[in-house]
Amino acid sequence: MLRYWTAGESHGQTLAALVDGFPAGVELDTAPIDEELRRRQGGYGRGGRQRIETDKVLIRTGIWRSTTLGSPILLEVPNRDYKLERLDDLPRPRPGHADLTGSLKYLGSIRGILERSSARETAVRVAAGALAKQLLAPFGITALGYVVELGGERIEPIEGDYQTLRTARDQSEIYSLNPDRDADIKQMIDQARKAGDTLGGVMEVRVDGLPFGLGTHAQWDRKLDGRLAQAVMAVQAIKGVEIGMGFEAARLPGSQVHDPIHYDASQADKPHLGYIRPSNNAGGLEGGMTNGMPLIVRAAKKPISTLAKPLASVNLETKEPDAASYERSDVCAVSAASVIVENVVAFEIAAALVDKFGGDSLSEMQARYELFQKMAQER
Ligand SMILES: Cc1cc2nc3c(=O)[nH]c(=O)nc-3n(C[C@H](O)[C@H](O)[C@H](O)COP(=O)(O)O)c2cc1C
Ligand SMILES: C=C(O[C@@H]1CC(C(=O)O)=C[C@@H](OP(=O)(O)O)[C@H]1O)C(=O)O
Repeated sequence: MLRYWTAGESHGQTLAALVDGFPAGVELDTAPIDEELRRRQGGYGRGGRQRIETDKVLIRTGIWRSTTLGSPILLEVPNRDYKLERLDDLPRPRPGHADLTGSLKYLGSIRGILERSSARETAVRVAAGALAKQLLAPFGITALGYVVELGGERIEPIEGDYQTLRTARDQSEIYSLNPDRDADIKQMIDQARKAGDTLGGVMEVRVDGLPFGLGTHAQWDRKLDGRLAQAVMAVQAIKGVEIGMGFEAARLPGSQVHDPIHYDASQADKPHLGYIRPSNNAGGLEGGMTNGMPLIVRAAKKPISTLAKPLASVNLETKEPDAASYERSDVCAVSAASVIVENVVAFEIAAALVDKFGGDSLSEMQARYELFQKMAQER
């Protein structure tokens, strides 16, 4: 079983992810992990903190000569803005944050809550996902996250193969598939900043190269759609998750929703074994299992909670009304969230791959993958 936990406070010494169950024999490269960390720090609309941090991963355990051993891997991303011991408490809880409920639930400070609930923690979730991508690569599986809506404005994705889409995404400062829309979206973010307000949006992740049968129909907690929904929903500020057509499927008749099945023998050697769908409204999942089509997951992110023009709150000492506390904040982090969602999805796919093909070593997984493709072709 491939899984991970994280530790660390936003302004503490370090962030860490402990990845357990990662197969042996994967040659690791830290450069692509650092590249994901760099992307997560970027996107238009982020605040002052990102000018302080330059996130780099340290792989502390679980490797020998850059190759994984099958033992637990500890990933670390140290905080440059380490100042936790010097920081004071916040007097007034910020609406939209864990501040009020957390300080009541744990009978303690707001500081003690916000330090852990902060999205700073996603740096190591991204590191774990980027590590998982190095397990997906030998199987030809790629994950691409991009922004499809920001501040209520739809950004129509272009069509194309993985490389075309990735090039477009990497050219966009918004991380959308349509760099031509950057200018007007950036203007919206500037306006929100000027007004002391914040913006949210929608991102989509597409996973290509998936074989049949990751996940299972057989037990609720191993259904891949459920696992993906949990991983994505657990990202700070994500308030909705859709697979494929998502909520729209509820509004249409079945004839316009379900993807017909065709067979093309000349493509039987592909991961989809020649079973072609003219549409992909299911988003690559049926019955909690991958069905050979690209996986499509969408996530909705609410606007940043901390407003430069603060909302009404209460002083927890006096119980008197007062504006919510404000230190500094992002105005829009939808682009960054697209990187996070891409990487948490990649991790869940890698976990499902390990479940299906065994998690001891990469070479055994590859042999079992080939065997399964052959057996399923002959089914
Ligand atoms: C990449 C990213 C950056 C964020 N930056 C901020 C920020 O600068 N200020 C803020 O108030 N909230 C920020 N958030 C959102 C809060 O962390 C989040 O809304 C809060 O912890 C409450 O959790 P919930 O929205 O999941 O309920 C960010 C979220 C993400 C994903
Ligand atoms: C540090 C990151 O995001 C932070 C997420 C965050 C929050 O409340 O979630 C609040 C801000 O932190 P600070 O209060 O230090 O400015 C963001 O910068 C990061 O993504 O690396």
